[in-house]
Amino acid sequence: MKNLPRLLSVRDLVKMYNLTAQSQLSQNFILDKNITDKVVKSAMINSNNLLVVEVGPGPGLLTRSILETGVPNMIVIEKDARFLPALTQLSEASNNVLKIIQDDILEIDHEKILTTAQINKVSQENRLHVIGNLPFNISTPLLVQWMKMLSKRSGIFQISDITMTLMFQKEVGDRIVADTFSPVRSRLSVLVQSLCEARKVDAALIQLIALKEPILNVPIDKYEMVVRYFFGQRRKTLQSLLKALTKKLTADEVDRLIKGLEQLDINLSLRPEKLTSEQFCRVTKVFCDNSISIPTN
Ligand SMILES: C[S@@+](CC[C@H](N)C(=O)[O-])C[C@H]1O[C@@H](n2cnc3c(N)ncnc32)[C@H](O)[C@@H]1O
Repeated sequence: MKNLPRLLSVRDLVKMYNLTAQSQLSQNFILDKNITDKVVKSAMINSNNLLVVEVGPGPGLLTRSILETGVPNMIVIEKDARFLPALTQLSEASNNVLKIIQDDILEIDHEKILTTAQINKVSQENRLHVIGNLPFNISTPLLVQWMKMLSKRSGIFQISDITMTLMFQKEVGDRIVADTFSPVRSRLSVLVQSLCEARKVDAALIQLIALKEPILNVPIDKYEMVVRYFFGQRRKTLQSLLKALTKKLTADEVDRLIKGLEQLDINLSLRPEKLTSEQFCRVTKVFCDNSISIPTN
């Protein structure tokens, strides 16, 4: 554990800079160091060759707990400029281990993250830990965006060894880890579990470890299209959803689709939530192999 030079407490910084939480940025601060230390401990961050990227550091208490583990290279990405003075103090105290980017995590050019982290060329030794108490209004689109980037190994996700420790609202966390026995299995469960091992650390804290050999073996955009369609009416069986879909396709497409799906050995009387990510990949492959798209309306 590395002690940072004496700094004002985050509670004092919040008071001093009048950092009231703003609901439009889903701000909700953790002001208890025992909690942030516990999050970091369960994240099992250790320092070798590691780049840590924290999303939405706010006043920076989680950031402090991470820096105290002695990580060699850390970037925070924060949209709200009000936090910059507090974060700058932390950066100075960390001897510049901590670099700050003021930007929107949904819009940011990931090259900027790598450049700021002074990683010019990603090597096998690089490891990445993405962490954050995520703003709940963007947590789902952000996770979907990251999964797309991970499947294409683009941006910071080109680093091969990736762990993510993320705080979500409890219901979102439940959906991410839901397996085929869970009533809350969703598009997000299927998508995430095709690329990551997902585990619940506690009610709101989820850890994702990028699979070295992902289950996803079809283009992610097609996969998402198929999964989105089948979860659009999750109470229906695959069979009835397919029947509804065939009305939107040409007779030839229907014929090829049915033939392809018959080869799969998947029980079509099941509801979508009962299918594994691997089975959804096989379904998607039939759509891909036959160049069939799902019309959006
Ligand atoms: C739930 S708060 C967490 C704050 C701090 N990490 C904590 O745990 O106390 C979410 C943080 O994300 C920031 N934020 C919201 N939308 C963002 C975006 N699009 N890009 C980057 N940061 C964002 C907010 O300003 C806020 O600091």
